[in-house]
Amino acid sequence: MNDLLMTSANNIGGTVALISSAALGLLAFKYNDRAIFTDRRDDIPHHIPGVPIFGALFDQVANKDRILDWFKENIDELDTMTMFASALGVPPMIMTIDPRNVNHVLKDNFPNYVKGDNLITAGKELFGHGIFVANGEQWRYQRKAASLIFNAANFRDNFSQVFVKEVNTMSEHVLDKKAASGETIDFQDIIYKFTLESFVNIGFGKNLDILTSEENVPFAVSFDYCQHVAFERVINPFTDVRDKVKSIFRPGELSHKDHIKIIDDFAFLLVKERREQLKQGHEYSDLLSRFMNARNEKGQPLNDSELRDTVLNFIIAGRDTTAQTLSWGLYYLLTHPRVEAKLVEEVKQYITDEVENDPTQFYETIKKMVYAHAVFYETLRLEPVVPSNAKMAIQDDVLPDGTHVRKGDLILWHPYSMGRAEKIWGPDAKEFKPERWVQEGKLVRESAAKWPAFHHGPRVCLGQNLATLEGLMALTLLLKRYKFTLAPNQDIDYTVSLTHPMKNGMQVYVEKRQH
Ligand code: HEM
Repeated sequence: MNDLLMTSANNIGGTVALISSAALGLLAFKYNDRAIFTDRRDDIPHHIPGVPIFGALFDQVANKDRILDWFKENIDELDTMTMFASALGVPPMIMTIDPRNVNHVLKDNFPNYVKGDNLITAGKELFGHGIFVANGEQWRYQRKAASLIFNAANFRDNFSQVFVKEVNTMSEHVLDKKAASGETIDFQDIIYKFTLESFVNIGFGKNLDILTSEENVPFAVSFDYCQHVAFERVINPFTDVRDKVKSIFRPGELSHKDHIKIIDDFAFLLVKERREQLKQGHEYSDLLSRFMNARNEKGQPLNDSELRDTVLNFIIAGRDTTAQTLSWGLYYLLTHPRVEAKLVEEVKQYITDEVENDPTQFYETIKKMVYAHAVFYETLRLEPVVPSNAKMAIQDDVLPDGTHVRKGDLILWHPYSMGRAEKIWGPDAKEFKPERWVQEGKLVRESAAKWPAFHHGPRVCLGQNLATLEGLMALTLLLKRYKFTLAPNQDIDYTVSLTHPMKNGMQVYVEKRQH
């Protein structure tokens, strides 16, 4: 009897296996070069080597640490400006570097393209419902509340003072000491501390006092980690499984959950302290207070969790982007002595001791520094600190280059590849040449469709003037005071994240500049 049962069970098992293999075979035959249940898109150039059922997933995961160059190589090999790719676990992707398409998606047909579920899910613990992942009314109230702090008086009388004060702290407590000892310093690390300290001060009215020490800031370590994970989840659906397995084998290491807790504690503490200060009768008009006075999309005051999301979204905006632009900018200056010398000349001409000691005058002076702006923009052309970005189509559409978009497609545009594309910038596209931003002595800013470093259209970066002021105040003051030199034998490269950090930082020697 038992034998009979075993035999029939074996038969059933065998039949199921046979049917499953046949079904899998049929699916593999049907989806022989693309992700399962994805339609063929023969109307769009399509190259990334796709395997049956998984599409480009394996190639994408294999290249995850160099994903920006991988994308550029695919575009170059096809000699196209728009291409299609499908990967299991990711919505169908139309990737484009065509400025006309960028203009259409970000501006002309803005209502049709939203932040997609894949981004919202990948960054859910980090971003919550903050401005970077919000759509519709949830986005609109945040944009309105934040925009209230970006007025001329604040720039002149508040932001400028904070930036000069924090550069002075960085000089006195860190850079002067390094200049005296002759040791190297990780420029990216110290400049991250500078932008974090400045932004937390401007946005949330708190002094962290992190510039006086070379210690790691636990919040910052966890924050970087979680951003890396959020980005990796977008391109690699196995990220969470891998991290769970890792935590079994390395029980002592902080898990993603631990890192999120560190970040949460930091943000909730800021909110709690502010509520207490308000009870004691203190008055504020900074970013946090604007959000505390705002109403969310349901017409209700923001709760602590929404305020936590605000704090974290704005720290990404205010800390990472500007610090990375300054790090890449200094790297290009140190590897292009001609440009550095020209900028130092401009600094000597404009940043007199009087200007340096008067933030309001400094603020007015920066506006006149054409070459410094050109260096800043050129850095963001080659190293855009949001190097790739995507939105999801909510209805079918046709892009200006004729590409057919279907509802649910991800449209991915790629400022990193755009900045390096000869089709956009001409044969010298890959050269660091700030002069391309200057005509007859005047600064000429390219259209945001061609250079979407600060995004474009209704969701253009709210902090672009703040970032430019902060970046140029810091850069010009540092160049006036110090001569930096790259320490030898370093691999200066990017690491993939939502933004564009250097993988191992950048060690530099610091000397006092002789006038
Ligand atoms: C060099 C520095 C910066 C660059 C290159 C930059 C670039 C960008 C980009 C590309 C976006 C669009 C991101 C997206 O897809 O949602 C963005 C959005 C934004 N940026 Fe910046 N950013 C910089 C600095 C700042 C600073 C200092 C702030 C300060 C508050 C800021 C505030 C914002 C905000 C609030 C948004 C969201 C806008 C919206 O969705 O309506 N950014 N930025």
